[in-house]
Amino acid sequence: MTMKIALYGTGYVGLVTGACLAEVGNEVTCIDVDVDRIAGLKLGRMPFHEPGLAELVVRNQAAGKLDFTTHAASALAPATVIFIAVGTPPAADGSADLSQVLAVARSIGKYLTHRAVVVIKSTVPVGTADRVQVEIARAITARGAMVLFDVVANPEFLKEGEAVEDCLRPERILLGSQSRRAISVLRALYTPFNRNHERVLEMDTRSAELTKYAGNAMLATKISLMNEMANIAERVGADIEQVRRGIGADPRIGHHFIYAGAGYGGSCFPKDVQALARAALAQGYEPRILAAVEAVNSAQKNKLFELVARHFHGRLAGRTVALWGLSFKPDTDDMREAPSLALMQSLWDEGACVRAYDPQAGSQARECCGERADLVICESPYQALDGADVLVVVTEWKLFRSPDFARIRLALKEPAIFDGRNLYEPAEVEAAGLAYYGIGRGRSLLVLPVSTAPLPAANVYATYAGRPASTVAATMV
Ligand SMILES: NC(=O)c1ccc[n+]([C@@H]2O[C@H](COP(=O)([O-])OP(=O)(O)OC[C@H]3O[C@@H](n4cnc5c(N)ncnc54)[C@H](O)[C@@H]3O)[C@@H](O)[C@H]2O)c1
Ligand SMILES: O=c1ccn([C@@H]2O[C@H](COP(=O)(O)OP(=O)(O)O[C@H]3O[C@H](CO)[C@@H](O)[C@H](O)[C@H]3O)[C@@H](O)[C@H]2O)c(=O)[nH]1
Repeated sequence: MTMKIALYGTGYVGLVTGACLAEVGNEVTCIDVDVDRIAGLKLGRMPFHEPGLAELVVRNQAAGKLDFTTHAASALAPATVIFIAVGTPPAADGSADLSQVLAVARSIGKYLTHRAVVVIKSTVPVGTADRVQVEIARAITARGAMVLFDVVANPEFLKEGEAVEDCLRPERILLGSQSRRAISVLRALYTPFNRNHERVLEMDTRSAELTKYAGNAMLATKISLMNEMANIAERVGADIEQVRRGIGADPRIGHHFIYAGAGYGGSCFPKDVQALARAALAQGYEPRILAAVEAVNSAQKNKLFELVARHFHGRLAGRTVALWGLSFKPDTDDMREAPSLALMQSLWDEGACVRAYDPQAGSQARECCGERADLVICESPYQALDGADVLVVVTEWKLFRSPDFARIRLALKEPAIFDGRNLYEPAEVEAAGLAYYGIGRGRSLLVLPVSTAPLPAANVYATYAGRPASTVAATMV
């Protein structure tokens, strides 16, 4: 069944959702307050890099099923379903800033003339659907009108870089509402995405809102736990990559989201873990696991810098570091909370220069960091090595997976690779004449601290391969 849809926000979630809803036959008008973005979209210009999105947008625009506007009133006039997909960035105290969502609620209340279902796709704290309901009703009343509407919490789970695929073939579709009518409208809308097996999960509004945060908190916890294991691994002489394969084989754990690395970034995990923690604190509950997940991640974002600084005995002034990968993950140009930003800032603070290459995020990185003499954005991975002392791989773009190690060795002044995503086999890198540093790969920590304090009885840390701890340090150096 074709529906007329208005959708607020043309970011990663809004634009992808709008294009996918148009692709399955609906008539969608996307609204944004960003005049340049809307003008660009009307000309088929994408505001960010997302594989497969441009084709979808251009095709559906040409077919008259997808349109873009800055005028909410005209977009709302025919719409029976209205999506809210605007940003919920972190406020200064870490809680979710709901100003964009509430501004949209007021806009809906101002212009809605007929019954509609309002769908919240943005990630919002528990209780926001109720606030949106009140805000819309207040704005309708303020103009002396009476219009019926329902609000549904329908959180989004797409991943950047795979957003189109995730949206067209979702693993689950969460519908949180007390309104049977609204649920049946959305079930009809989502029918084309609900093939093969039932993907719709109905629940109460608050549970739907919390499910989104709980999912991201669980995934962030897996990553921080693995980063913690990596930090232990390098101290006890174990390889986190072997440990990862070992624990992933347990189906109760699984192979997904257990890659140690340079810390998680992006526009979701960092802000959502913090916002959930703030929401818990506001209710008088101290979220101890969330605090630890966050603390481990902050420290992990400093990990690559620590390895580079140790390699140069803390003397980084005048050094040039080549960086491969700037975006927070591959297949996106999104720089929000990217681990590369923390690394570059620490290098600059110590007087080092950066030559960086990223397949997509070069101009975004320039926008984030501004014009500065100690940042050169290069046109190719090997150009970034020109005049560099060492190479740091921060983001695991496919392009970086099997490089020409001999060429890297010849190009670098002090041949060493810092592999922030454990892409390479240490032995292969070393065989090519380069020093190798990974994350949690047993040998990265050059000095193994040996405690002289008495160990508790039956302490498992006391031995390494059956030998007393005091002999281990010498073996590991
Ligand atoms: N990015 C992701 O991978 C992802 C995935 C799932 C959920 N989410 C959540 O979805 C929401 C949107 O995220 P995003 O990454 O798409 O955001 P974004 O920052 O990329 O885009 C937000 C868009 O909303 C527009 N906007 C702001 N105020 C507006 C208003 N009053 N009216 C119309 N448009 C307005 C902005 O101009 C911008 O284009 C957030 O709550 C986020 O947490 C994001
Ligand atoms: O094993 C892993 C997996 C991921 N990461 C890092 O975690 C971050 C987030 O990665 P990913 O989850 O793939 O990207 P996002 O696009 O931020 O997607 C997350 O955040 C979205 C917004 O809420 C949700 O919709 C998605 O389901 C959720 O995966 C990145 O920095 C990754 O490098 C790791 O370090 N190790």
